[in-house]
Amino acid sequence: MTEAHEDQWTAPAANAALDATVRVPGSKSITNRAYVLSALASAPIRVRVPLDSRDTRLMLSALATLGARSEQTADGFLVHPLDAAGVRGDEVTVTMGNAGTVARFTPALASLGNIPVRFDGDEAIRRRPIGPLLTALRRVGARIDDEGRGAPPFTVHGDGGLRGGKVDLDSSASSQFLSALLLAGPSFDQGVTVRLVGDAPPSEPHIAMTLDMLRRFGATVERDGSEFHVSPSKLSCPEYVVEPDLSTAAPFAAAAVVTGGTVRVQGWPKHTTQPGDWLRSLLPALGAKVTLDDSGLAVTGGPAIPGVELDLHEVGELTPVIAAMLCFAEGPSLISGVAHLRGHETDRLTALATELSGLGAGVTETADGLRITPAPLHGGVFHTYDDHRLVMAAAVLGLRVPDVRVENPGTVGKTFPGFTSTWAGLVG
Ligand SMILES: O=C(O)C1=C[C@@H](OP(=O)(O)O)[C@@H](O)[C@H](O)C1
Ligand SMILES: C=C(OP(=O)(O)O)C(=O)O
Repeated sequence: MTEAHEDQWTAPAANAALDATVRVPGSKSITNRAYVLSALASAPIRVRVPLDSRDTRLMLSALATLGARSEQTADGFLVHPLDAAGVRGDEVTVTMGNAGTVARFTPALASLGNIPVRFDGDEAIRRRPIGPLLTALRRVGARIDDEGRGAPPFTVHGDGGLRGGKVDLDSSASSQFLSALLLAGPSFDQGVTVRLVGDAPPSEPHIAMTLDMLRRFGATVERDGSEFHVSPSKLSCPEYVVEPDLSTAAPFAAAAVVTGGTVRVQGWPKHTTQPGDWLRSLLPALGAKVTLDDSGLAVTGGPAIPGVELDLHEVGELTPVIAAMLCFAEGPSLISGVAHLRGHETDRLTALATELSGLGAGVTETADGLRITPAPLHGGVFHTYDDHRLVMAAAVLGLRVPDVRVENPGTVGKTFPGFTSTWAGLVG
């Protein structure tokens, strides 16, 4: 798992249509949910072929801080149930890095313990939205001290359990607020009933993933439109096998599209809740042919990429790679529905408009997306703002644009340590 350790990585150019097969690491979203649900189970649970990356290590270490230790196994981790008695000291600290899943999913678990837990992380996580989740957690009984910031750093004062019950939640800034309440719901005395208020949350597939995984861990979950109920229960699951990360697969599929070649992604599940599965319908709109069979997903790029209008509200994390592909389209494109990307690892709309324009494309921000007018591209430095998906987007551009120099490529380790060497292997 080597990574480009230099400050800059020149993304390799493809001299011909690609013909390659890749295997991508496990899903970040599934891995971190599996770890959280295992910590709430009544017996240790084996999580197999999980992602091993910055975000998943942060999750395991957050759970260990809260009293759920884990042991490495041949193909993953054995996660032990939370044991608050094992946590000692006047106060402990959970380091969230810039992992949305750690920041949103673990504070509720801290309420189940008995000592104050301070949450903090990278500078960027202090800017990402979390206020509505902290408010909802307080309404179901949590004691959280954020000195009025509605943002990290904050301290959760555990009382050995959480009442739970009914709560209204505005999850329009991030679906992870809703997922957080639902994932922890089985451990609340009364379970949890969440009624969504305000605009609809983004990332519906991630909400479906939360419901699906809760059920696989034996929880009773009901949904009636925008109202969700999770009953109190101890969780169990014989073992959990993590799917490959289909959002990480996006740049590899995009490589087929922009070079007019073929890329096969091994292990693509036939049925999944992952947002990356939307690529099976999105890529044909970009002129590609897509086939799914027992060996995985094969993507073959067409002779040209048409300009398109895409609402990516439900699959926002695909935006950077899709925006990169659209810089090679025959005509202008409009991406909409992704205002919430301004609260991701960085303001992704500003970052993409700045960096894609910096290489010559005509890219402007709208209130909720990007307008992309293709133009001849040239090499230059592509800044990545500590955002793994910007490294992936830059790699796609570099296939057809010589001398794209990607700044801080190691930041891709948030979800795919080793990305640059796998990518170099793909291009050959
Ligand atoms: O629950 C999850 O695992 C995620 C939900 C989404 O967050 P938002 O709803 O904040 O976009 C997604 O973008 C993120 O990468 C992972
Ligand atoms: C938004 C993302 O990450 P996080 O889990 O930190 O929210 C992402 O991976 O695109």
